Amino acid sequence: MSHGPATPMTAHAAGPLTGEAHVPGDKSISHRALILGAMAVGETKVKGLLEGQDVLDTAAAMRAFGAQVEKRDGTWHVHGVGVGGLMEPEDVIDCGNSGTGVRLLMGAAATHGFAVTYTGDASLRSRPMARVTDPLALFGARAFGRSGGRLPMTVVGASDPVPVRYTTPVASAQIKSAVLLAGLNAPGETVVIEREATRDHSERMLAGFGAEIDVADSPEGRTVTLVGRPELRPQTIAVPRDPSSAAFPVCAALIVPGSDVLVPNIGLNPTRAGLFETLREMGADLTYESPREEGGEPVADLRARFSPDMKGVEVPPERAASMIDEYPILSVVAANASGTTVMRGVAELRVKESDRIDAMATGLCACGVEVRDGADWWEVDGRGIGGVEGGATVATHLDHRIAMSFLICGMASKNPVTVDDAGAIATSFPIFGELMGGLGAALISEA
Ligand SMILES: O=C(O)C1=C[C@@H](OP(=O)(O)O)[C@@H](O)[C@H](O)C1
Ligand SMILES: C=C(OP(=O)(O)O)C(=O)O
Repeated sequence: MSHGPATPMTAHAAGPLTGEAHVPGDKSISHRALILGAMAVGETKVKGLLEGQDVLDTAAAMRAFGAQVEKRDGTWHVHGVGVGGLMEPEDVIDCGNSGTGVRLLMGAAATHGFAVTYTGDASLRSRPMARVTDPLALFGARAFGRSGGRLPMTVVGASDPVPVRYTTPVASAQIKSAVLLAGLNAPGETVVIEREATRDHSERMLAGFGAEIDVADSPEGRTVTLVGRPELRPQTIAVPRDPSSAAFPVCAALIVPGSDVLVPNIGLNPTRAGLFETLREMGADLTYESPREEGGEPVADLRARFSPDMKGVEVPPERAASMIDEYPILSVVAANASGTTVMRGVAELRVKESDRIDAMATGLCACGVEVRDGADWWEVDGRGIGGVEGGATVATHLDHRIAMSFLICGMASKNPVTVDDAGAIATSFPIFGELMGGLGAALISEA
């Protein structure tokens, strides 16, 4: 993805937010549907795929690896090449802004006997890749990148891979998934152990595609065992809507006076639902309507109503993995609650698209909110509903979640909030502006 000129955007307070918010498909599931579809034998159909830039970059990558990927009549069709059948790309694989894209692709290709060079935008080139290339080395792959294990990086895949047993050093579904995808083309059992459970979409989808995969909880943690070299059967996948995107209209409704918003059909996989649990603990008027199961994932319709009496809470560190991408928007809700919200065990926030603790702390301080932080914790002093001053222009550092969080902040603050660049929002939530405008938000783009 090439990033054009910066497009500032400003959010002003307006009337209540009302109506239905149809957020796009889940980003994590969309990446996996394309990658596993490309490694199955035959045609996988995907409905509701997120057409955000991160996922479009993964679609282009799968074509470069030899799969056919195209959209026809509103459905994405992936004609796979089978496990072990990926082909050497003719050019560098550019994953744009996407950590998930590059790390999962590195895994999938690492047990094929050819070299692949990966790159990305300035944000992705600053993110650590050794967390993935270290376990891939155990399969026999070798990585050569910039200092600090950064992109651009070439990974020479193992031509005679061996299966691996690996305990992830940090809670990360990307590391776990990279190892499992590499394990697909290694003979025998690949085992990944995680001390804290992270999102389990790879495990669910691998089982759906017919792989032999077992998940067991033990005192060591969660142990995932995958039998290598399966024949993956093509699937028809309905991607649930993304809870991480739903978080934005939900949180906006909670803090904009008079709001009442329904966000239908949201994936509520427990490994993703930590934000909603936290909001309810804070006293949010947030209900799950018609809970049901779709395509192997639990879903419900979320209803969020203005909640003037929310209180700060201490978010337990063991909940971090289930809401890792939602801390930026939680901090905006915390600023509109009373009392202090404390978030611990969140060092991973410092290695996302930006250092999210630093980006939010700096922007919230500019909006008149007091924030304190350390290496793996931060706390936000609430100013109550309508108590945030705003009136600042904040830097988003190519980070979609920082941009969306500050725009929501501006919908509830005394003065407008401007983000220096809203461009990155298209990586995960391309219809964000349109959708929030449809609910009644006042967003002005300076593009
Ligand atoms: O596996 C995934 O789809 C993701 C895992 C998380 O990253 P980590 O694995 O680095 O925690 C999350 O932040 C990212 O948005 C999506
Ligand atoms: C961290 C995120 O994504 P990724 O790691 O795929 O760039 C995110 O979407 O918040």
